Amino acid sequence: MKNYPQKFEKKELMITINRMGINGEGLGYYKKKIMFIPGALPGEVVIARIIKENPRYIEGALVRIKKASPDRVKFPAGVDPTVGGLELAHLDYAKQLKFKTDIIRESLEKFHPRNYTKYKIKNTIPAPAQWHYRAKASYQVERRGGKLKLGLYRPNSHDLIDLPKMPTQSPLTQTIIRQIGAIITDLDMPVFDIRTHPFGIKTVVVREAFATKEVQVTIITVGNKIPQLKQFAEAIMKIEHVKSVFHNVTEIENKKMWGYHTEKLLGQDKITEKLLDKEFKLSPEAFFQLNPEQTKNLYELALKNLDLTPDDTLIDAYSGVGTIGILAADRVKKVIGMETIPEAVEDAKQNVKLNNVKNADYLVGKAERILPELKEEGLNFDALIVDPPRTGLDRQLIKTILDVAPKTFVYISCNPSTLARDLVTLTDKYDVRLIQSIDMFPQTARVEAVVKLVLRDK
Ligand SMILES: C[S@@+](CC[C@H](N)C(=O)[O-])C[C@H]1O[C@@H](n2cnc3c(N)ncnc32)[C@H](O)[C@@H]1O
Repeated sequence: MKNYPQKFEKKELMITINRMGINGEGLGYYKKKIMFIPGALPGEVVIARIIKENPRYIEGALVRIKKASPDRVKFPAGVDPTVGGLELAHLDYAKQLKFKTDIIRESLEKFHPRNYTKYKIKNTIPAPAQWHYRAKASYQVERRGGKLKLGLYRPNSHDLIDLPKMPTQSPLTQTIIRQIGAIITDLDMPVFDIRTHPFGIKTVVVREAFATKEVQVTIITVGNKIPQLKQFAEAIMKIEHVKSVFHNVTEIENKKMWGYHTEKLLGQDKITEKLLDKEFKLSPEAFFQLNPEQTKNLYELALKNLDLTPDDTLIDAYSGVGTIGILAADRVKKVIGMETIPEAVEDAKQNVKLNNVKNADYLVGKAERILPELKEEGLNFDALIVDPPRTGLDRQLIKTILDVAPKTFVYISCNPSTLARDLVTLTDKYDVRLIQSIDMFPQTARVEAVVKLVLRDK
């Protein structure tokens, strides 16, 4: 296993792996202390080294496998196995799906919301494509000793892994990223380096609309005085399928990927994606699901479980570019969406018009602030869909949901831990009728689930 980093303690330990952790690592014990070993599978006996010993657990690295699991499959060739985003690529796909259902069960066991042992937890729905499904690549850029790298940092490190191949990435985004890399080299564009180059290109984001093959490129730079930016953008625009080039400016201190200001350098304002029978315009910073093929199934599943009726007012909290609300609009009287990113709300409003929807409004702001205000103004809603980030639902939002008590409610979760935590309070008034996980990210440990909640009869 020469690809694993070599800088750890020399001592090699033989560890038996008992189960898998929430991030897809193998879990075993060394001197009665739990040891996390990425890349190892339950039932395996592996040789591992200690990277770091914490008071309650040990972080390990796999050196080699002594006894392999029958569920082990060949890791994609030519890719560093320690890269983020391929945590389960060595595990048979059917077992990946099982892992994702198990993680939901384990989270419920940890938080034990009301009646959790009786929940109907359905098997994970497989993704239509196990590889090349990601429509967006956000790669960091680094130049050391004249060599340019475009890729992802090794988890918990500053070690950038060059990714000429990334088997979950769509071929078009991957090709375009490499072409942009060649242009960076040809034009000798400045690349940010905290020690030697305090301004320059830090990240390249390439987003593809699968249905139209339109591609939007955003160059994120530290500092805004970048020489030859115009020439750079012109060269990128010549790449087939690229429809626009944007420039986002960030600062060294900013820990988030996106900086405070985005401007268009060249091309059209938005690209157009299609889902089911609707079209969606996307601006660079707006969230859109990374796996468009499976997104159709996710939304259909969510809407099926909402049991909407024509007189309903539906709240689409965490609405992004308005996808779910727009898809639901012709089944209800009114849709109100809310979202924190102003550009995404602008997209949502444009998408309402584009799809000839007459009964949907989108508001900028935090759901936990807007929903109580709407309630104060006398709005009652019958149906609710929430699709929060990994942090789950805010306490104030949960309080408002329980006060208004919409009869039907679907929670789309991308984090089983915060889902299980939120269900503890939500089940004060709701019964959990179904938890259906759906695989949005094959080869990763990420779990997505649709939860159907129904107001309990008193
Ligand atoms: C998982 S995405 C879902 C977006 C959309 N439902 C979709 O499927 O495309 C979560 C969205 O919530 C937004 N968001 C984050 N915190 C929020 C908050 N407190 N209130 C409202 N929206 C928020 C994010 O900007 C992001 O667009």
